[in-house]
Amino acid sequence: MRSRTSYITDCLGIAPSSSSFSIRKSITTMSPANYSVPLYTTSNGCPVRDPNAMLKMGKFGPTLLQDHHLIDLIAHFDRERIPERVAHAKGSGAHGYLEVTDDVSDIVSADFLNGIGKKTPLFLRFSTVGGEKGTADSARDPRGFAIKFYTQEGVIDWVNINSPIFFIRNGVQFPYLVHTQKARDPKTNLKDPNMFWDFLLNNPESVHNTMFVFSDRGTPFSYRHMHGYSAHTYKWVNKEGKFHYVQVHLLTDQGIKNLNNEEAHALEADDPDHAGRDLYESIEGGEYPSWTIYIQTMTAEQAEQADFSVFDLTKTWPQKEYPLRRVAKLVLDRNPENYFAEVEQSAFSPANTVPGIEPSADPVLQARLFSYADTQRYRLGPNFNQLPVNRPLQAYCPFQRDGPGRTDGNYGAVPNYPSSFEPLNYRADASNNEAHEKWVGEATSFHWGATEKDYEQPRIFWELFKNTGQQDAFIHNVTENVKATRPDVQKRVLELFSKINPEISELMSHSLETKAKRT
Ligand code: HEM
Repeated sequence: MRSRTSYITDCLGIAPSSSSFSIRKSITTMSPANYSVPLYTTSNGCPVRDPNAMLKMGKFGPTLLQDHHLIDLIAHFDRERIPERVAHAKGSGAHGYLEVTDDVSDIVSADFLNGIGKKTPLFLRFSTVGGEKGTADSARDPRGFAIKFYTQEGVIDWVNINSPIFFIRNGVQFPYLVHTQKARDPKTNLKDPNMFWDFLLNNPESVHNTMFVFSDRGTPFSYRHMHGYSAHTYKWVNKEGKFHYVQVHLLTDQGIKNLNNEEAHALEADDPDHAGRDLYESIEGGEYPSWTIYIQTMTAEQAEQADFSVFDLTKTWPQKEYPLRRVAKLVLDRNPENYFAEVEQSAFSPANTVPGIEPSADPVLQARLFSYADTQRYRLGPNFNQLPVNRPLQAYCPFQRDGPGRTDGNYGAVPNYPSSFEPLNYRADASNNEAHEKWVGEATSFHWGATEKDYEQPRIFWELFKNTGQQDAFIHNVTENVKATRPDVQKRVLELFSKINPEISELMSHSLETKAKRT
């Protein structure tokens, strides 16, 4: 049997005769107290004498290939980076819980939302959308608000955003949106305000969300001081199998607080990680941020009567007609121990759901159902659901086997197909809900283009800006951005806003002229 000393020598690739004395000495001189400190090893567990040493031919000669510590260390370092998220690359996260405050059993059967006082652990990741992983938290941009609930019935993710609406209502357009709003010009690799506005102008239904992003709500002071919204319509089904269309609102208990355009720009330079720092420090200091969760609901009959489509992501549901109903409280009370393991490896998907909560036919949501796990198989590998942050409290899917990065027992000897041999290896949930799942139609290529109707809610939004004194900030924020575009793009921006209200384009035109004179 090898002695401990010779094993170490083997690992270091050092001939026993040359160095056994000093190795033996370093082991024998370790005081008992030192043994409580972890012994540094290679990744296969072999003790390493000096993490700063390299194995050489003489002190200043070439390095030997048998220096396993060096190769083990550098080869792993070479693979430290994983692809950043294709959108929402910059983010911060925290753990917490959801506590049910109100009875909504008439709307939803999902176990985690039933029973006043019931608590469910969760992980939440906030993000900006357009920036790369190292960009500033205070950019004018939507904010992601993704929540993973670890329920008794599996993991459900609410992959929300800080606006009740979104830019597009045709799922196919998401790559175009991201290419123009986030990505860079294919030749210059520079951000291009012309393509940014060109996309929005070609798809005028985006103007409602554009107005949101160019209000001061487009630059929240911190992640703690903003609301979250499902934006999409979901279907919530109760125990009787009856469903309601539902929109979720998470209203901040800290109050809304925004940055103005100039404050946001200053923070981009002075403290690009401002929102992540604010979240981390408030939780570390025992100041736990919370949100109150509400829903808006609609029956199928009400949806048929509504003068907008519930599947149109560019529209809000008027709260006068569809009032908010309180459901639960969400609290963040624990920072991650390790950013990469918990935040970077977290993988949210609107397709992750539990019985009682279903997607609607919203075409953007339908495209999202495919996209998230698809990108995560690429970003994290096919076994990403076994990573601790993504792992459900319990799951049993022995027909998914093997694959790179398998970290569990791979279901041992359990059959890898639905076997009929005793003992049976699975039982299936027999419940079935066909409510509103019967569709009759013809396969149709359909572009849900903009009409006059798409300017109605933006018109109401403008009146709200005026009534709350936000119109100057809005005009300033838009023209600060638009002034960098080509004259023909500026003209098209003014034409678009004049369709909402001529007063907007007059104010913008004046603001652009004033800014041009100053430069
Ligand atoms: C067809 C439309 C959309 C597609 C194809 C899409 C696709 C994606 C993809 C591929 C990611 C990166 C996921 C990852 O790497 O783990 C992502 C992130 C995200 N998306 Fe979407 N998205 C769409 C629309 C939306 C909408 C409408 C919302 C909000 C209502 C939204 C909210 C988010 C959030 C919050 C994240 C960040 C998740 C995290 O923190 O890891 N997305 N999206």
